[in-house]
Amino acid sequence: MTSSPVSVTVTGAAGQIGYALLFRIASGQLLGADVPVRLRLLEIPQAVRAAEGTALELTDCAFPALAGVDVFDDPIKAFEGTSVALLVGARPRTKGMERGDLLEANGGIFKPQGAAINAGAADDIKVLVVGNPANTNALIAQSHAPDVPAERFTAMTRLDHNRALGQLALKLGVPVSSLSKVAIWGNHSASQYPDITHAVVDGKSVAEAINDQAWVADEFIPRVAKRGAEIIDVRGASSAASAASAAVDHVYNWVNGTPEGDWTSAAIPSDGSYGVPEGLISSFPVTSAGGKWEIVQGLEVDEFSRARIDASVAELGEEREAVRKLGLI
Ligand SMILES: NC(=O)c1ccc[n+]([C@@H]2O[C@H](COP(=O)([O-])OP(=O)(O)OC[C@H]3O[C@@H](n4cnc5c(N)ncnc54)[C@H](O)[C@@H]3O)[C@@H](O)[C@H]2O)c1
Ligand SMILES: O=C(O)C[C@H](O)C(=O)O
Repeated sequence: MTSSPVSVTVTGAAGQIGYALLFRIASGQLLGADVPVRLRLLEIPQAVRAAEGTALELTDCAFPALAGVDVFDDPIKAFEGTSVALLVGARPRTKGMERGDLLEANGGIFKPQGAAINAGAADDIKVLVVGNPANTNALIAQSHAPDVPAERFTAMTRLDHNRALGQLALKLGVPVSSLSKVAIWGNHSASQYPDITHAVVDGKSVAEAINDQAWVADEFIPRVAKRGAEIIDVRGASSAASAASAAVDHVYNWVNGTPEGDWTSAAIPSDGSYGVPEGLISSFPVTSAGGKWEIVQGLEVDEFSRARIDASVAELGEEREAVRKLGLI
């Protein structure tokens, strides 16, 4: 081990993503095998005992990288001194709930968590919001953490990115490792735009290798964009291990950088690039170096892509308006 332990807070620790995520973190996959991690688990009071059970199991794994586990039901304590915050716990949509109800219920979670991050997190805090609606929950948390640089608040579209890679690998009969430069734009919702315009397979254009725009428009894009619903339908529960895996990928690349010659996708605060209104937490093709995400610049956006990016970004704008009206930002 090379350094003193890094504190990582995981909310919703007793949930199904939490159960898949915590063991990946504790085994050293989030930050690097030689970086010791101190886990801080946040749950609601009714689920604290279950989180404590998971903490017992984490101890039983004897992970060399795990420096300790603490369980909290108070966000102020859970985020104290933390350098990485994975905001997984959220209020799921239940029968009869409208989108506004969901946003309001999540405001009750992400407002105090943003404030707690502002109050006590470490100066190098990096936040990834997984809980849905992830982009707008990230916006709510960010707006209650005025002392934290805005770009430290991100939302997860890495699962969508990985889903796109998986589908392309199946279609082309190639390993995922031969693919690069896939992009997800917009919201982590069915309106997202999985974009293969610039994607490359073994040095050649993916679009040319597929040579079937109807498949791209009518099968690939909706399959990736609606994969969450497909998993719920087939598995009987929403994606968990794949979501945890994507969260690990997101933070690993944020901290350790993206590979030379490739990019990934993450929802980060827009600086106005590609016509996405400044401040919206929208997915872009991104690289990371020195612990900072950068939006990949200079990509040509054709008419097909423009319409899809605009539609998803418009949805993000509507969500921002809705939480503004609710007084959540
Ligand atoms: N961005 C993505 O790609 C992506 C992918 C999959 C799932 N999700 C979302 O992630 C979220 C979690 O999914 P899950 O399957 O683990 O759900 P889950 O219901 O199994 O677990 C959620 C946990 O969060 C806890 N929780 C609720 N409010 C909390 C609070 N205020 N503080 C701390 N913990 C709290 C609950 O007690 C529960 O244990 C959902 O919103 C889901 O839609 C996002
Ligand atoms: O789609 C969902 O509701 C769950 C999650 O966001 C997913 O993409 O799997």
